[in-house]
Amino acid sequence: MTAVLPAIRDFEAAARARLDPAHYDYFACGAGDEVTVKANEAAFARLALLPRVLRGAGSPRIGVTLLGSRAAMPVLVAPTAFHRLADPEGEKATARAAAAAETVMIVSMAATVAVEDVVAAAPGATLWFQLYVQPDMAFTEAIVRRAEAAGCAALVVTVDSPARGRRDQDVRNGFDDLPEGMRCENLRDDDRGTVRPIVMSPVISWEHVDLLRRMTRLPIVLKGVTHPADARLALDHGVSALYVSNHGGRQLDGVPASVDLLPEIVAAVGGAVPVLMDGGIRRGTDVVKAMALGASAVAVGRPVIWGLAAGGECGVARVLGLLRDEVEHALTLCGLASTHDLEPGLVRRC
Ligand SMILES: Cc1cc2nc3c(=O)[nH]c(=O)nc-3n(C[C@H](O)[C@H](O)[C@H](O)COP(=O)(O)O)c2cc1C
Ligand SMILES: O=C(O)C(=O)c1ccccc1
Repeated sequence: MTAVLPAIRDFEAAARARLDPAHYDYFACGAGDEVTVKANEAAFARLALLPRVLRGAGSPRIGVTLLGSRAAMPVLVAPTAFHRLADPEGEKATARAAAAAETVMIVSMAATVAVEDVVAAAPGATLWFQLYVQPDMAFTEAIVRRAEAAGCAALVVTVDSPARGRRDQDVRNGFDDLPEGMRCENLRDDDRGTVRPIVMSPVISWEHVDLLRRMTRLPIVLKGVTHPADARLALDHGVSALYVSNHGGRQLDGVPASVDLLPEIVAAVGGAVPVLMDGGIRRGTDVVKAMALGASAVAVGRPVIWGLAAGGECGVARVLGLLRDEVEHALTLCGLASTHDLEPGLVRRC
C-alpha cells in the first residue's frame, strides 16, 4: 500500500474503490434519512478552536489510562462488525494494527473472527469486548466467559439497539447476511454445534446490567447512552464508564450529534467515571474538541474500516498513525503540553 493518503477521506475513497459496492454501503450508511450520520461530522465543523500562544509547552503527551488499560493515544478502535468483508484477515489484521499503535481495540460481538483467534493473532494487543446482551442469559454468560478467558480487559455493553436500525440502502442492495464462509464466530454455540443469530431485544433492561455486574469482575462500559437521566441511572447501577454514542447514526435516526450530547452527559456524571464518545471523528482536531468538552478518550468506527479495506493491517496502522500525528499536531498548535490540559474554554460554538 504505497498511495499518498494524507487524510481519512482519502482512505475512504481508496476503500470504496476496492470494496463490493453493497459492502461499502453497509459500512458507510446509516438509518433513515441519515440525519444523525451527517450531524455527527457537521457538529465538529461548527465547533471552533481558540488556541493559546507563547506557552512554551513543548511536545505534547497524548497517552491515557482507561479502566486500567494503557493507550498511547486517546483514540480507541470502536467495535464494528464483519471485518472480513473488508479484508481476508478481518479482525486479526485490525487487532495487530491496534497493538502496533498501542491503543485499545474494542472487539465486536459480531466479529467474523472468534475472540480467541483475535487474541492469538495479536499478542500484546489490549482488547475490550463489546456485548449485545442476549435474552438467553445463559448464552450471554457463555459469551462473557469466553471474552474473560481470552483476556479482554473490559466489557462494553451496547444499549442503543433494542431493535436493529433500518438502513434503507442495505434493503435496496439486498444485503442482510454475511456471505458463505463468514460467520459471527463469537456466537458459536458448542452445545448446539451452530452459530446463533444475534438477537437485538427490546426486553433488555437495567436488570440485565445488574445481572452482568454480578456475573463478571470486568469493568462494564455502557455504550450508546445519550440522555443525561440515563447517565445518572448508569452510575446508580455501578458501571465503570459511559460511552456516548448514537451508533454512528445507524440506529435511531434524529439523535443529536454525539459531540453535542457530551457537555450534558459530562455534567451529569460529574467526574464519577470516565466518559468516552464516538461518532464523526475524522481529524485530530475533532479528538481535541471532544476531549475539551470532557471526553476522556474517543473512538473511531468507519475510519478503521476504511484503513482495513484500503490496505489491511498496514492500512489500519496508517489510519491510527495519521490520527495520532494529527492529535499531537493540533495540541501543539493549541499551545498545550498534554491532553489533560484540554478544557471547555478552548472551544467556541460558531
Ligand atoms: C459497519 C459498522 C458496524 C458496526 N458494528 C457495531 C457493533 O457490532 N457493535 C457496536 O456496539 N457498534 C457497532 N457500530 C457502531 C460503532 O461502534 C460506532 O459507534 C460508530 O461507528 C461511530 O461512528 P463513526 O463511524 O463515525 O466513527 C458499527 C458501526 C459501523 C459503521
Ligand atoms: O451494523 C451495525 O451497526 C451493527 O451494530 C451490527 C450488529 C450486529 C450484527 C451486525 C451489525
